[in-house]
Amino acid sequence: MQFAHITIFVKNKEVEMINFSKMHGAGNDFIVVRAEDINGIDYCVLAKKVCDRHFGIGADGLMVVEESEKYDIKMSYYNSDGSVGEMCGNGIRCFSKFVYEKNIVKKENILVDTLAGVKKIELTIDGNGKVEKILVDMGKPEIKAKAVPVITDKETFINEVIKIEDLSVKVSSILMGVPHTVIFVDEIKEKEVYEIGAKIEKHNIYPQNTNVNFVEIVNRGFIKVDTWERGAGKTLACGTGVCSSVYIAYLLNHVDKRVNVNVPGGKMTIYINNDDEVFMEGTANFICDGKFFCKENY
Ligand SMILES: N[C@H](CCC[C@H](N)C(=O)O)C(=O)O
Repeated sequence: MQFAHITIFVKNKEVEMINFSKMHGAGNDFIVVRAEDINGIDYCVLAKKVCDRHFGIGADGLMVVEESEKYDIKMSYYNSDGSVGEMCGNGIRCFSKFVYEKNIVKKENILVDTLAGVKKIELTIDGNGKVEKILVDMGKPEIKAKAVPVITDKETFINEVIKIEDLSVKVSSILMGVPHTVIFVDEIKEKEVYEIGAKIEKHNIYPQNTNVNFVEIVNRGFIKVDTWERGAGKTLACGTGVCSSVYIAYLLNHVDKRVNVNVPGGKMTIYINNDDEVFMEGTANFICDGKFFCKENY
């Protein structure tokens, strides 16, 4: 696959290269750039190019740091296939660490605007002034089928059976900023995450597609999750997916209100408060800073 030149102009000056940071949250990896460095370019096109793991930098998604009139800052998120993700749980932890440590928003409590609404972030800073962990108020998920959205005549889509070729799969779908479908299994099998995940992602009952989470309940305070992501495929973690998995497991009385979650790339802790709001606590890591050469021909 050959990519043509990517030409970027900022204030009529052609951009030779873009500064970026590579980060990850539980192994879900991202490229972070600042809008002021790339104003005017089609972010979906840029995401596809820079996220490519052979012809680009390589990542599950691209995050763009943008000004916000109403809140501290705005996060725009794009999956590696170039599609827009209204929210990204692992991404917003990395984003918050980025804006704090790069002195863009030097506050321990940050309001981040996203296409899925504003998110409240609480940073824990270590003795070296670095962000040690991040608590995200993910808000209250929407369980009405029409909000996810799911094409069905049912009010909600919890514990419903769908057909995948000759397979019948019991699923539950909610909106956690982005559409999520959860499948409870006795044991997570990576082959099923790839094969069944890919088919459910684009199942015709999901007009905006869906992320697909495979969940193993270990006990009422500990689960394992493996996710096939909408617009990115199999990832090592999915923050909104982990929150969706815990919330549905709680709805079905499989877990309590505080759950530790292991994912292939790391771990998170999820809390549900008395108002059904979901909180996600986890870490975020810088991998490297770099310069993306725009004019190189891939
Ligand atoms: N693929 C998702 C967005 C990224 C979600 C995931 N990376 C997370 O940590 O929540 C979607 O388009 O619905």
